[in-house]
Amino acid sequence: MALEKLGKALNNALRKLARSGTVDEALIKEVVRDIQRALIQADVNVRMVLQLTKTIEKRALEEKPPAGASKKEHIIQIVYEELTKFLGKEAKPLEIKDKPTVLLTVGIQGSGKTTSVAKLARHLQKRGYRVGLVCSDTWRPGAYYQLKQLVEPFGIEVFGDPEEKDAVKLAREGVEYFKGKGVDVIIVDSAGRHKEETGLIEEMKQISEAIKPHEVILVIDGTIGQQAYNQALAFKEATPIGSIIVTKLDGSAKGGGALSAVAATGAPIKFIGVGERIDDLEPFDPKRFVSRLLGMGDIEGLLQKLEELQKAQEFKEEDLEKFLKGKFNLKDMYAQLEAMQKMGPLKQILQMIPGLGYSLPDDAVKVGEEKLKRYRIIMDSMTEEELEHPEIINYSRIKRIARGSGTSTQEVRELLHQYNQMRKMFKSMDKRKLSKMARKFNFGGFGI
Ligand SMILES: Nc1nc2c(ncn2[C@@H]2O[C@H](COP(=O)(O)OP(=O)(O)OP(=O)(O)O)[C@@H](O)[C@H]2O)c(=O)[nH]1
Repeated sequence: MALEKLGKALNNALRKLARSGTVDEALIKEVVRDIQRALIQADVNVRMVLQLTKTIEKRALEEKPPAGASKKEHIIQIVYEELTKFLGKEAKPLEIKDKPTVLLTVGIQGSGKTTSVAKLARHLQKRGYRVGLVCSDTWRPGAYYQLKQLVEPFGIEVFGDPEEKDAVKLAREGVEYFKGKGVDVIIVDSAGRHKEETGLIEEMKQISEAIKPHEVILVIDGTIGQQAYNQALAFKEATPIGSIIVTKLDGSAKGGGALSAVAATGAPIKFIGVGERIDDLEPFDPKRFVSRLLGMGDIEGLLQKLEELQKAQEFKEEDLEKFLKGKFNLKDMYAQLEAMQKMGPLKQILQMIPGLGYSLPDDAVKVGEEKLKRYRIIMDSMTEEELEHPEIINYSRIKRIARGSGTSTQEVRELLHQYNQMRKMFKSMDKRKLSKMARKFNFGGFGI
């Protein structure tokens, strides 16, 4: 998850609020101080932090909760709203209107630009667009091969010539080439040789002049923290058609600083990079981002996931019921693990459930394809009764199952251990929260 450390610190501050008996001025001040500390540690500009937290404190002390909401809920809402504003308020999605839409990407060396271009191409391709990539990096011949290698598995074509020395000529030719091919989006990747803003902006201007892009996208390295401000500002002033991708927000201690600094310039952040894999690019939506960051639960995201979840054949409604109630046997566990493999990590889904974020042990829900096959083999040697009531499986049964399935007693125990862990985990979840969520998502019929 992006900005995990900051998220945890903010989540802790809000938990402190949620757990306390009465909400008074001293508590509000303490929570605000915790939020301050968390943001400053994430390299957010101190002046900006003070301004933000002053607003939060003032609103929390002065405003009355709306009808039906508690003081605590209202304060959480204020924190959410102010942080959302802080990060740009509304999502500004990348729009593909004309055919072809031409995008030009620029970025300082090492920012993650080439990787981001490949990710963006794949993101658009997954949404049904035909994409062509132009590598106009005449500075680093390797860039062309790097890009090709990243997108070739997906059948995305890259235009380039590692021998060519004229970047503007290459960009122009590349765009013409893909126009001829009738693609929907052309992304031109420029050279990343620049060490600072001035050179980068000069090159952007030259290439822009030649290819007239619909949008220029600046790729900024999120690990530079609040230093991103100057880069984003210089870029914003140089082009009215600019947007930004902030990369490397996974694991960076300074990512919060970078995001807020870029947002402060008013330049739209359209995507964030959250990992090295090609799918690790997320459209940036401040509301969704902040709610997930706070561990409040990403309602929209959760709804969408639950929809997908129900679509998956393996995941029938009664499965979901058992799953949420923590009442399931080995057969159910197998079905869940299998479905989860198709759906993406369970952890991610559960993190979106309000109030449950961060509390899940990884190994309780993660299982690889190979392991799943072994589980199948082991379970084939169990009786119906054992599958339905795993608690009866004692040591002599474990030995028999291992022998029958050609596995080891250790593997059988491992399977049972995973089952117990999952059961325990679901059982320990706050049933009140789960039932609240169930009502929210119309799963009231599930009786939780
Ligand atoms: N963890 C993480 N790593 C990233 C992310 N985006 C890029 N990287 C890594 O950052 C390094 C530099 O990325 P490149 O795409 O080569 O970036 P670049 O140096 O800007 O490319 P050019 O300037 O075009 O040569 C690579 O090791 C990438 O895998 C991200 O979102 N998360």
